Amino acid sequence: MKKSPLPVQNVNRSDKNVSGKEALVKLLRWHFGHADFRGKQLEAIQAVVSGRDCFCLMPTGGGKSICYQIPALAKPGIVLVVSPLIALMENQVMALKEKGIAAEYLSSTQATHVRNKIHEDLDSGKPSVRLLYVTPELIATKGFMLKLRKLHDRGLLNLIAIDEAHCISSWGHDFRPSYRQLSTLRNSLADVPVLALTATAAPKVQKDVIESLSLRNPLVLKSSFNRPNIFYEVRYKDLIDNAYTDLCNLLKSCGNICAIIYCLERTTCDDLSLHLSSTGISSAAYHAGLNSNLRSTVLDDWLSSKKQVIVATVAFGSWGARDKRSNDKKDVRMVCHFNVPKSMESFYQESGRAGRDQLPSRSVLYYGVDDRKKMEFLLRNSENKKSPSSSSKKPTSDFEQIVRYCEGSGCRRKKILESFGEEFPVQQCNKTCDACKHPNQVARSLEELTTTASRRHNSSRVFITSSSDNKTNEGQYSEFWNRNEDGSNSDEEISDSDDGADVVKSLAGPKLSRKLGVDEKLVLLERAEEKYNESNKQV
Ligand SMILES: Nc1ncnc2c1ncn2[C@@H]1O[C@H](COP(=O)(O)OP(=O)(O)OP(=O)(O)O)[C@@H](O)[C@H]1O
Repeated sequence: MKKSPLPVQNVNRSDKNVSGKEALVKLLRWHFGHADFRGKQLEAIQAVVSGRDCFCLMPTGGGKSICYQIPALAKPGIVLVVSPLIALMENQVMALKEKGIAAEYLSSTQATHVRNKIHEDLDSGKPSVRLLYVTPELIATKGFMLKLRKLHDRGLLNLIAIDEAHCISSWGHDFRPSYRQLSTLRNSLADVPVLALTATAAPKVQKDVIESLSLRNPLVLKSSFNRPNIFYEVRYKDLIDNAYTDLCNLLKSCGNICAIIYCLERTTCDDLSLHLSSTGISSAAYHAGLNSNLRSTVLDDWLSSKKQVIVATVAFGSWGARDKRSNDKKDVRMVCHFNVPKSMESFYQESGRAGRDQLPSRSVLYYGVDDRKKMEFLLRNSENKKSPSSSSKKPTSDFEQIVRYCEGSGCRRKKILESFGEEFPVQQCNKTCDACKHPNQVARSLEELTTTASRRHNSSRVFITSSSDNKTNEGQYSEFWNRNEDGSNSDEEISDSDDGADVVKSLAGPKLSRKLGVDEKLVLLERAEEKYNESNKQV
């Protein structure tokens, strides 16, 4: 049901009062139905409403959008939101309009009359739009910058929010130079506060973003990435007689729980799912090799708890984008990685699907020598595919972090958080990982692993990194390479220009008509980067 935009008028408009907690909470409750602000939301909102720049680091799903959506409702005028993908803009605008909030996005994918209508509104004496979403490429055009300056001169530009601000660092150097030109916003619109938001925690990204945007004495807010309700654990395949049986027993010991098992290969999904079913655990495989009807049924059965366990490839992350429904299942009690994931970031996102209801949950990673070698082979190939000029981080160095997570003896939680640049006093783990709960046992396993590995591979290291003799067939991992290979072939632009002079990249991706889930956003961003790497290789 649509709501009237009433509280904007109801809130006292003097700057002093609009940044008061009470008024802001009132807006939050009325428009979004949330009882109170979460984490650092209120601090970020109060900073920007009072005119201060802010850099806001929050984990995925932490509620970053509220940090610029509430300021748009707290004061008359417009909040400009810079977003990297049209699908993301469309999605947010749709969700806001459903709530009765006047939001629009500008893109060359829109019909001319739609764009004209938005421009007319912006030019009018009292624009109705409160949130305007645009790409960095549009900002880089003279015409649009002129429009922004006019809005600013009329006192109508309240805030500039740069969503997914890490793109400045990861994409701005070569792929989308317009990202780096966002600094012109500060030069041209000096007194408009800028809010940069990201879920990427690398300290160099923070520095790069703050410098590129010329943020002035920004309030730097960092939310913790800790997920205290998840117990982290690693099991060593090389020390287990049969990993299938081990997993079966583990699932059975937990009762009738809802679980996700991630595998690298489709055949493993099929095979493992069959095995689980044969022992009485209701499970189903989910991967891009299934036809969309079957995938849809599997998903339905799992969402409605008819099936207990879903055994999936990483294609699962983008499921909702294709199956056109909401996907945030909150009661996942266990996420198991049956093969080692490609990076700590992937591991964090995927294991983070456990316990979204905040109840005790479990992350179990099965780690093995052969899996590691396979993944190293895939990642090295991926590196070779990138252009030499590409400035993005090497996938193999990301992988080393997850290897250290598995091979190291210290607190797992500490390793996760440190990989995001967060300090974590180990005593705070409170025995919520295997290494802290059973340190002797984990130490013994690692010792045994070293012995086993050196026996098997004639190496003094735990694992061998050479894969020159690796017979891995890349085709098996098509989901790893390209998550969009399951028949979805509609086009989606990621960048935009109002004079047609800038690069407009066409990307495969879904046209969406519903709110994107947290994981789907990530997948869209990742897909864009993959496409970039591919196109770079062809040049
Ligand atoms: N104060 C709050 N109380 C309860 N729920 C909230 C609050 N703020 C945001 N949420 C909910 O949290 C979820 C994630 O919010 P949002 O999409 O803004 O996260 P995000 O940090 O922008 O994620 P991403 O990194 O994917 O962009 C949404 O379902 C949103 O409604």
